[in-house]
Amino acid sequence: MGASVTAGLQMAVARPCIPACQRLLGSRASLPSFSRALSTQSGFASCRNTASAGPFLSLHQKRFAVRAMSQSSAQGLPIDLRGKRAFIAGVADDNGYGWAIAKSLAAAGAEILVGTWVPALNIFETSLRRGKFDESRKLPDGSLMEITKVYPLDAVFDSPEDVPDDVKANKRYAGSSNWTVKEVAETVKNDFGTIDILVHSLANGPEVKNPLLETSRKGYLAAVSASSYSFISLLQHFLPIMNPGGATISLTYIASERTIPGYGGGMSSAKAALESDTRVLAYEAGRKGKIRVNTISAGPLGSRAAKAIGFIEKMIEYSYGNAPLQKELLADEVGNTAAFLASPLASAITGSTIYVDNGLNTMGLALDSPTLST
Ligand SMILES: NC(=O)c1ccc[n+]([C@@H]2O[C@H](COP(=O)([O-])OP(=O)(O)OC[C@H]3O[C@@H](n4cnc5c(N)ncnc54)[C@H](O)[C@@H]3O)[C@@H](O)[C@H]2O)c1
Repeated sequence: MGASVTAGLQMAVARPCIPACQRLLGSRASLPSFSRALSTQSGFASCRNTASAGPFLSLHQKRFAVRAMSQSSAQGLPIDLRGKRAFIAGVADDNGYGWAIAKSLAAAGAEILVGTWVPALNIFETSLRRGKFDESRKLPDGSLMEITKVYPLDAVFDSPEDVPDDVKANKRYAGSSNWTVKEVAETVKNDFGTIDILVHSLANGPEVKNPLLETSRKGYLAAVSASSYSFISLLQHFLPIMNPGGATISLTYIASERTIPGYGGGMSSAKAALESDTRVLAYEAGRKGKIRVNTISAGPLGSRAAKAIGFIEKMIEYSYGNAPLQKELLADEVGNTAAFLASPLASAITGSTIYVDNGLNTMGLALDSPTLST
């Protein structure tokens, strides 16, 4: 683990000095040499200044050294994504899972690129520029998440030839260019060369409020196109620029395998396809590019997309009442799982559906059912 232990999701107050402390402690260094090591670390002025006074540690340095030692032993396994670059498709505000995943990946040291749905791009970029998200950009170490670049994206179109005239003429698309999946992958390649992490955090089902029995062919296919095929397309186009050892993560929902009345319009089918594709793509991308493919089955969150479905508050309440862990599900818990899955710590996990839902998926009985109280 060595010097890399300072990275990532761990909050290290004395971050710059810890690797040297560890090296020295590992080699049973003398206090004077320990003091010297503290003094030579850049970015920690008080180490430098006080160390020059002599071979003994000042009280401040002793305190600092003890803190560094206890932190290094308390840190355990780090999620270290320094030097990795992530592209997260499906971030248009600071409420959803995509944003939380971006934050966790950033906290672990990854560089963040996002793909934002074209009609939502303007308001997202304006809000970002005006500091509307500054509070929620805060990372555990107090710094703000940096988004290196925001790319316009519409994941239901693979290449410019697929875009119908009415979309081309739509004024919400007029100011943007190169937003089909193929073009976005090409632009990312031109800008940065490669990526290491690909996140798919998007879904859309125009008839989501319709029961499956009342869903049109068009609505069903639109749900699958936006919510499942979009992942295949993203992986297809990004795989050639993904570094071996990279990881992809998508977001799914339990409605794929259990009946959730109200999650209609083919969205349950789209999530079932996404989970099945996760297994097949794990095989194909694993063999072809040493890329891992996993999906997180997340519990209910009051995101913008979920609010559009109409009953998300009830689902959150239901989860609280019936899940094994009776607590609010935080978007950060999904974000942190994504950071783990993207990291080398998960190097043997691929093709999996990972539940991050306070355990709700395991229950076979609704504890708050009126039937049980009679
Ligand atoms: N919120 C929940 O309760 C919940 C539970 C389980 C899984 N999920 C999944 O999490 C993922 C993220 O959703 P969220 O709930 O965080 O909401 P969200 O609103 O933050 O994210 C959905 C994103 O999809 C984008 N999008 C829609 N159509 C697009 C397209 N054609 N091209 C590009 N982007 C497009 C939207 O602009 C939005 O940014 C989705 O896959 C969703 O199904 C959500």
